[in-house]
Amino acid sequence: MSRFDHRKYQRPPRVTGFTRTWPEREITRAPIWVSEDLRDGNQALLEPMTVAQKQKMWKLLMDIGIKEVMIGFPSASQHDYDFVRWLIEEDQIPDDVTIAALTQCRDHLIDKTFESLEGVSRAIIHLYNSTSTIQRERVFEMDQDGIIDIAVKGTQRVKQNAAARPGVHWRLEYSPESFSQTETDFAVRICEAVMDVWGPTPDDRIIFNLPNTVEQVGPHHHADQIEYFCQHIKNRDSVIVSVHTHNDRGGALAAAELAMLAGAERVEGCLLGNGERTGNMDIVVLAMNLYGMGVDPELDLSDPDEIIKVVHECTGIPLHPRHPWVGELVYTAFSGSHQDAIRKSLRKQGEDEPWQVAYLPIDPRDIGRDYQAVIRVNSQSGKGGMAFLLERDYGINLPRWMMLALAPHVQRESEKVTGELGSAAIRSLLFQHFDRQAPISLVDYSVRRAGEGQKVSVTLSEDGDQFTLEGQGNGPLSAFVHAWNEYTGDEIAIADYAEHALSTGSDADAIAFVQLKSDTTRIPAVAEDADTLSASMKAIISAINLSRETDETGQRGGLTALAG
Ligand SMILES: CC(=O)SCCNC(=O)CCNC(=O)[C@H](O)C(C)(C)COP(=O)(O)OP(=O)(O)OC[C@H]1O[C@@H](n2cnc3c(N)ncnc32)[C@H](O)[C@@H]1OP(=O)(O)O
Ligand SMILES: CC(C)C(=O)C(=O)O
Repeated sequence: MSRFDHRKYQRPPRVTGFTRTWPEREITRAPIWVSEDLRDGNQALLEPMTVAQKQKMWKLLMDIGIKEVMIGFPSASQHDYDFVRWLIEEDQIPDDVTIAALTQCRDHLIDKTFESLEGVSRAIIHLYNSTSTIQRERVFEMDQDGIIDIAVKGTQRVKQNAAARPGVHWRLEYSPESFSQTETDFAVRICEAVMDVWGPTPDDRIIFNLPNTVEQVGPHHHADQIEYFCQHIKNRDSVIVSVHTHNDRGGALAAAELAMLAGAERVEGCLLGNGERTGNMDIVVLAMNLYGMGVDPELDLSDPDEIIKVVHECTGIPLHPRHPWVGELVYTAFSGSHQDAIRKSLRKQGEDEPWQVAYLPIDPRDIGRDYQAVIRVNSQSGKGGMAFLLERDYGINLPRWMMLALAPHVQRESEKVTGELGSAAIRSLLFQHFDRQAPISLVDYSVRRAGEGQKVSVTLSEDGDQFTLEGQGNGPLSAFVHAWNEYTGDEIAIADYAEHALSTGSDADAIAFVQLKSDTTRIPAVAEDADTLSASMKAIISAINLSRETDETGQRGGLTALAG
């Protein structure tokens, strides 16, 4: 075989002998969440957490509302042992929270696990042994009965230890480790053997945790395994089916979600997906997946930034900026069509109606993010993004023709700076290219009624000379344009026009946009001033000045110089 040869690997067989119902189901409620941060997450770290870090992680888990926490492997690690002692001796476990401790099926480890839990009022002993064919044949060198014997003896030892400590609510979790590489009927058989020893009841159920220890099958295949198990395990009402998915194929979340459809009631995972190799299933993402479908996740994820911070402090692992739901960039749209669609749908989104915003699966404000980060402008952006930023940061509503005129300047600038353009830079481009108060400038004007219309008297200055123009029209702007045409002999007209008051980010109180028409040329222009009429007069002057400039497209409007 060559070095990279797929024939080295085999497709695992599908599970048969059951009725597949999971594809027709929906998730309607949150699972029992189990944090593995202090165990599977911790065992995967280059530098396992110190007791202080574990305490910090514990506080976070309590704050977000996790009710079952795997606190570690106290028979294997002094840190874990000390941590569980701290939890118990310092009375840190709330009444509605249960801690769990992992142990192999070996007497001395089980005994030490119980010793570490002395004084607890309730706890889960999590017992595991490997059951897959590879583990049986190559690691343990045992047949199925030998593997069952390990589990049964381990359960007996747990039962003895529990019996010796009455007054504590001891629960058993058993994991046929490497379940997804185990023949499913054998997984059922070994769990039933454990069940026979432990004797669960519907009021005090045993937890069968079915780990996807190494994810080597697709999520649909895993869901079949879970549904087969749920349909075949005896005394199903005395069993809580739990899943523990890893992310080797990148499918830990999908596997956990489909497993819930297939009957799993309990889900183990880590915050932000830490854990062995590619990580455990990410509790934050699964909970947000439920939230985004309108299902109460029963966790408080309203402050993901705190989760990100604490997880980083405890694991040393930073978050990818595109991490689902909570990464720094996930509510940011760079590309133009996305920005345009977000802007339009946000405008139409009512406060009390279901969320319907294109490209934003949830309202970022729900998790303490805001629209600041939604839209950025770079060379991949279109007019929608820059218009959004001007509106959001300066209250400037660009008319569509001004968006079209400004967009190429923004595009060119963003290519020049090879990065992101902020709203301040976009605003400067708007005024740099479309506002000209020289060489002609407004000195003064007055407006008075004249019958149905208005008369204006406008004093302009050019190169130190002042000129007063008088004219009449339907309104002051058309009167100004008539005055100009009469004075200069030009034939300009206002093709389009918009003005509005400004509330933020500017010294001026009003902004006006004018699209002046001269022959076949249209000249877009802008100006600001203390009121909308002054801003509009100045916008016309901007257009006149701009018409006499040459840009890369040639002469703009070719209007007459006042003095000429
Ligand atoms: C998929 C998972 O994440 S499982 C959890 C894995 N996590 C950890 O292992 C972290 C903590 N573990 C440890 O520190 C150590 O493994 C200890 C302290 C628990 C045990 O250490 P050691 O006694 O040196 O044994 P080691 O872990 O190497 O296990 C190998 C032996 O245990 C046996 N064994 C392994 N797992 C189990 C099990 N679940 N139940 C019973 N026996 C087991 C093996 O057959 C082997 O036996 P052998 O020595 O007779 O061949
Ligand atoms: C101990 C078990 C649950 C485990 O960590 C795994 O199989 O991944």
